[in-house]
Amino acid sequence: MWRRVASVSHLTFAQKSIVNKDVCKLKFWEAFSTGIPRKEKGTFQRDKTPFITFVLGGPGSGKGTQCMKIVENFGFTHLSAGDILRREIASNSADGTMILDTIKEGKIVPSELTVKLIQKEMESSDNYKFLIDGFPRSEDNRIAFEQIIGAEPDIVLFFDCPEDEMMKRVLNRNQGRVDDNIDTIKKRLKVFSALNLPVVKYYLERGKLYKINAVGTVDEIYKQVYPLFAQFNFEQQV
Ligand SMILES: Nc1ncnc2c1ncn2[C@@H]1O[C@H](COP(=O)(O)OP(=O)(O)O)[C@@H](O)[C@H]1O
Ligand SMILES: O=c1ccn([C@@H]2O[C@H](COP(=O)(O)OP(=O)(O)O)[C@@H](O)[C@H]2O)c(=O)[nH]1
Ligand SMILES: [Mg+2]
Repeated sequence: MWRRVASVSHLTFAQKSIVNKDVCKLKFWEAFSTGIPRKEKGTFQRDKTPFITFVLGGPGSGKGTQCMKIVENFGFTHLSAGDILRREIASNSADGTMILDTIKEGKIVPSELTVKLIQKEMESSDNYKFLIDGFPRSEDNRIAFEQIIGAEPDIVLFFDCPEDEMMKRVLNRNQGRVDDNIDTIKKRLKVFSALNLPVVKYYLERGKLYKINAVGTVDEIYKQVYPLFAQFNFEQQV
């Protein structure tokens, strides 16, 4: 398994917060083997090392909306962990009822299950650029991803949004979701503070976190996001 280590970690958080094209001239394709043995299954045996972006933020902070724009401009494959879990419910799989109950309660689905579903999506994709949206939601999720996938994210986006704004957006989302109601959103916000913020802190301390002010119009927010990806000169960039 190839693990990317030539990450942005040599940049300070302040540099990353105001990143511009001159700041980062990264040799991003300098990856090397960590000595983790190649597995027959569950690894990426493609000629390109995967570029993994975790997209974090509370419920309604705009993760999915911004991911769609990143996909359009930079050719990423968007893997929304929530969408993957909802598809699992819809497929009537053995875990469907448990996942549905967990989502209704605003809790977090067992890590191994979520990671295996994400893994399946990554392995069936021909792309090497992944936006993993809404995951990891806890330290347990994060560790499970590292252990099962054997990789770490290259960068982590964090959409920082006040709770009242997130609540307003979720209650107006209108996608028929079982968890977009006042009771569940209150629980989700508590889970977010207790379990997801420690993950944000973890990546901040490792110099991988890009904090985005998630208040404003979609385009205003994307103006902060675009340069973070533009610096890497991806082939499909438009
Ligand atoms: N910047 C924004 N301002 C106002 N509403 C927004 C903004 N970004 C997204 N929305 C809306 O808020 C709701 C939640 O956005 P979404 O992208 O689904 O967030 P998340 O994936 O973080 O839960 C959606 O209805 C979306 O259209
Ligand atoms: O890795 C994940 C992602 C999502 N969820 C569950 O799915 C719900 C909806 O997640 P999604 O990312 O779709 O919500 P969003 O933040 O976009 O509103 C969460 O509240 C959790 O109950 C989970 O358990 N693990
Ligand atoms: Mg979402």
